[in-house]
Amino acid sequence: MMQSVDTLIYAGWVIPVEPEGVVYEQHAIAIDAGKIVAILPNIEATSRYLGRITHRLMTHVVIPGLINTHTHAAMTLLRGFADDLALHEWLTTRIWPAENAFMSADFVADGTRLAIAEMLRGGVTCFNDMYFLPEVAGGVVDESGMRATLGLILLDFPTIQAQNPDEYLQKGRAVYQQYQNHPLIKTAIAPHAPYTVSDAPLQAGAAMAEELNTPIHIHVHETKEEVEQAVAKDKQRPLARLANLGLVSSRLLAVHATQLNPEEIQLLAEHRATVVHCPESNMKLASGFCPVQQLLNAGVNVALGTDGTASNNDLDMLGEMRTAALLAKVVSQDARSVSAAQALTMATLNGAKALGIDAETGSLLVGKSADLVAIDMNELETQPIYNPLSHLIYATSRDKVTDVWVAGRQLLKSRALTSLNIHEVQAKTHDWYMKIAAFMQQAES
Ligand SMILES: CSC[C@H]1O[C@@H](n2cnc3c(O)ncnc32)[C@H](O)[C@@H]1O
Ligand SMILES: [Zn+2]
Repeated sequence: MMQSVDTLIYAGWVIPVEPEGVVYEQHAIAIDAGKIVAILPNIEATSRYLGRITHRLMTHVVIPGLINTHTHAAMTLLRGFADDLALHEWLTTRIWPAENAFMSADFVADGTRLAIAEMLRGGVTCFNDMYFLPEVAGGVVDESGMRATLGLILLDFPTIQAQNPDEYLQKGRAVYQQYQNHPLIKTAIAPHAPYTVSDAPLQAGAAMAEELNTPIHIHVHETKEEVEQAVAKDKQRPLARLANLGLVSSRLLAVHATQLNPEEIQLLAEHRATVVHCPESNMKLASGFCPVQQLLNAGVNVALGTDGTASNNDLDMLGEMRTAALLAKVVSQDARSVSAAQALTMATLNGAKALGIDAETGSLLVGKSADLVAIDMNELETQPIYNPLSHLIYATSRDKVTDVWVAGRQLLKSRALTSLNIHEVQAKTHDWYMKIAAFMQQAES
């Protein structure tokens, strides 16, 4: 008997990510009420399912939605604002002064909308954000239909968000409560870094993460200087300090981690923590290299992030996977390091595990949410096709992403966004460019 479903997608290839490395040729995905109800050969799907909407993507590969596990979405308005500087100088002389000058609800809303438009067009269905005014970002995420985890930021010093650590946590709790029952939006406790948050608020943040059952999202061991300065000040490395304060656990998303000794890799593995690898940001700020293959060998969950566009300068997770795979081979001097399949797992399932949403997304399994991306392989640049997984990481690019679904809702249709008005996004971005460029000129004169 034919079963009627909301959507039936016939594809050239389906890469489910679980099991890792598997490619199903000529398969279909049946979707109902936002969930995957079947993945089966195309020929069987025609006799078993009737889609209210049917897509025939016979030259496409369909993969799980990509998860950008570390970004600062609204910073997209600062893309190309401060290039070719190392982290400390970049942050203290350029980025923080600009943020001080321009931070507002409109900046966060307009910047986050631009980021979401870019991410959806690049096959990203979920992002883990760390930025000011998460309640504003949450409104834009909701309007877009995308999936996200909002960072409830924590700092020692006053910003637009709060005057002191207690107020950051109090405001964070209110945002947690606001999104507690949202199907696609989650929250995480997000202390900025060990060098901007002191012991007591770090401990209070860890306690709040435990109470609310959220991840802890923090930049850590981003540069050699960060570690050296911490040792001079605290007589211990930042990761050891975080461990002593109760932050190293399965909740931890340690972003960057370019400076890790063997004991620290063991510590992260034993506590089932996640490292979020941001290779392009680390390269551009000359921060260092995360020892990804060593972490994977030790059993650490390694996810992938772009970081913000002020240090990357894009939100391209297909590009980030390619960089991660290539860089790992150079760093370990072993061509087997970070295979195409491992890079894809890092950009999907490992991100979902880190954010505690792997029961819903991160791979294509019956019962999971239909967060899907279709990429056209019918171009000259991806011919011939011996292995579509190889092309996905090493040959294609994000402009070949044609269609994207989140929880069964189509948010990108033949490269057109369905929930955001791209012309409005462009116009608002141009207004910000005029204001910020004037500020740049003033600073330079
Ligand atoms: C508290 S909101 C986030 C804060 O982080 C800044 N930021 C962006 N990229 C990085 C990075 O690579 N390391 C450290 N801090 C970063 C951003 O500008 C915001 O101020
Ligand atoms: Zn960052």
